[in-house]
This record gives sequence, structure tokens and C-alpha cells, in this order.
Amino acid sequence: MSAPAVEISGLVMRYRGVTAVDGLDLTVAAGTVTAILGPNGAGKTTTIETCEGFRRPQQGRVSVLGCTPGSAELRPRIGVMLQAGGAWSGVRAREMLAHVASLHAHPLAVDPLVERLGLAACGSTPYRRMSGGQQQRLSLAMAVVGRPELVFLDEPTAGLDPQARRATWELIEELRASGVTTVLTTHFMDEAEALSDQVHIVDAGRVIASGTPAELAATGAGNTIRFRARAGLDVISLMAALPADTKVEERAPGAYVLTGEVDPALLATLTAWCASHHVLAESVLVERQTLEDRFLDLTGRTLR
Ligand SMILES: Nc1ncnc2c1ncn2[C@@H]1O[C@H](COP(=O)(O)OP(=O)(O)OP(=O)(O)O)[C@@H](O)[C@H]1O
Repeated sequence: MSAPAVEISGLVMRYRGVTAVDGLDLTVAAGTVTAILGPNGAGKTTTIETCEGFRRPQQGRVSVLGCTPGSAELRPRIGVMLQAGGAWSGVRAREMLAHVASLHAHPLAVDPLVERLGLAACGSTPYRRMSGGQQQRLSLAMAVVGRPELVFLDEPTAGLDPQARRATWELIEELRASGVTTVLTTHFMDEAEALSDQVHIVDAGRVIASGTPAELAATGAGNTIRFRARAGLDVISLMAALPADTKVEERAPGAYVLTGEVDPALLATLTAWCASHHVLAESVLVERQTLEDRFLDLTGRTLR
């Protein structure tokens, strides 16, 4: 197995009185797409900026491609897309991209990148007058034009129209196919689900859950089977027939909700119990929780 692309252990970062990152541990496998999710203020940007070398770890250790963040040997090997800015105010899109390309030994061809990210339409518009979405796309192009081994993308699709979002997803898929490691933050759960091999959920400066999107969605108490049957079924007897961690409730007369590790065997056991008790279950509905459900379960459903 190749060495991890990013290794963070016990990272602590504070801004005056605020602890932004509070003992964070995280590993990114080389060649994968890793999404860091978390509520506003969870510490994602601070963590990424530390990996990019814009901030020094105050405590703990950060290693990127086996190097110290910010070191001269590392800089040409990584691509960085910041949440905002990154280009001079008067510069045109193509000009800026050509400049960044010229700083690298084996850059991508500038014009095809300009075309595919819809930047040709910016023409002679200076950076400061480009729309937010156009600035985002230029920033993404700047991050990848140098053919980096690892790219950090901080909210790459925030504020993008659906076409640009799709183009960004395709670009990230291609990066993975060509062996580039991508670390991104996003508030779009569908984006994390569609793109990432690994997801880390960060809250209050720590990683509170990690796994593939499917693993994260599958854990927790969110998977349910709902069904209707005659009122007053013996739910104790039903629960005794099911695995120990399965709960059954009659939420309203004749409306049952079963919560637990929902898999084909559980559904079969439920229907077998119904058959042996002469119960005709109607409107049987299996509801799988999504990554978003899991995220909200872990980080709370209300604003803090
Ligand atoms: N330059 C700064 N000075 C003071 N506090 C800061 C600074 N940058 C970040 N913080 C604070 O550190 C905490 C973590 O911020 P950070 O930007 O890392 O979170 P985030 O997870 O990226 O949030 P978002 O999803 O809103 O981008 C927040 O409480 C924020 O207010």
C-alpha cells in the first residue's frame, strides 16, 4: 500500500479565544477523493489551510505527500483552490491561467481547460468583475493546471450553476482516474456521496465519524421499515423474533415503525412473523437513511 497523501495527528489550532481545531486526526489515502464535511465553523478551512501551508500547526503533526506543508519541495506538487480570491483583481481568466501554467514544469494545455470550465466567455473581463461562479471556476482551473499530485478544493461548487457543477464533478472524476488525490470540503451531501471514496465528518474541531458514504449512511438508527396492519399487534412478540437491536413501535393505531439494521434478512423475518400470525402487512416501505440524515444525526438538526 502506498504512503498516505495526508496525515494529520492531534492538530490544534486556535485564534485568540477560539479553538478552531481541537486535536484532529485524519488520514487521506493516495489516489482517493476525500470529502471533509461539517457545519459552519467546524474547523474545515482551518485544517485545509494548515495542510496547504498557509498556517503552521500550533500543536500536533501535519504531513502532506511526506513533506512539511509550505515547504518549497511540496509547493509544485499540490494544487490549491481557496474559498475566495487567489487571482489579481485586474487579470483576465486566460491570462491568469497561462501565468500559473508557466510556473509548472508539465502543465495542462491552457485553452482546453479554459473551454471546458466555460471561462472563454469571460473574454477580457477582469477578475474583479467576473461573476462569483466564474471566479470559482478560474480558481479550480488554477488548482489543477499544474498537474498536481494532490489538490485541495475548499467548497469547489459553492455558488455554481448546475452545468458548472457537473463540469467540476467530471473534472474531479478525471483527477481520480489519473491517480491524483483530491481533498475537498462541501456542504452538499449529494456531492460528497457522488464523488468521494472516503468522508470525514468534522464537528467542533474534531473528526467525529469517518467512512465511505455508504458506510456512514448505513450506520446509526436511521434505517426503518414502515408498514400498516391491524391495530394492537403484539410488538413484544415481533421484537423477540427480530435481532436484538431492532425496535418496533406502533406510532398510531395500525401504523408500525421498525428501526434497526435493515437488510433483506430482517425484511424476510418480519414478513415470516406476519405470515405465522395471520397478519397481512400493507404498505411496507423500506427507508434507507442518506448521508445527510447521518450528518444531521451526528451534528444536530438545529442551528448553533
Ligand atoms: N482568522 C480568524 N480569526 C479568528 N477566528 C477565526 C479565523 N478563521 C476562523 N476562525 C474561527 O475558527 C472557527 C473555525 O473556522 P473555519 O473557517 O475553519 O470553519 P469551517 O468549518 O471551514 O466553516 P465554514 O463551513 O463556514 O467554511 C470558527 O469559529 C471561526 O469563526
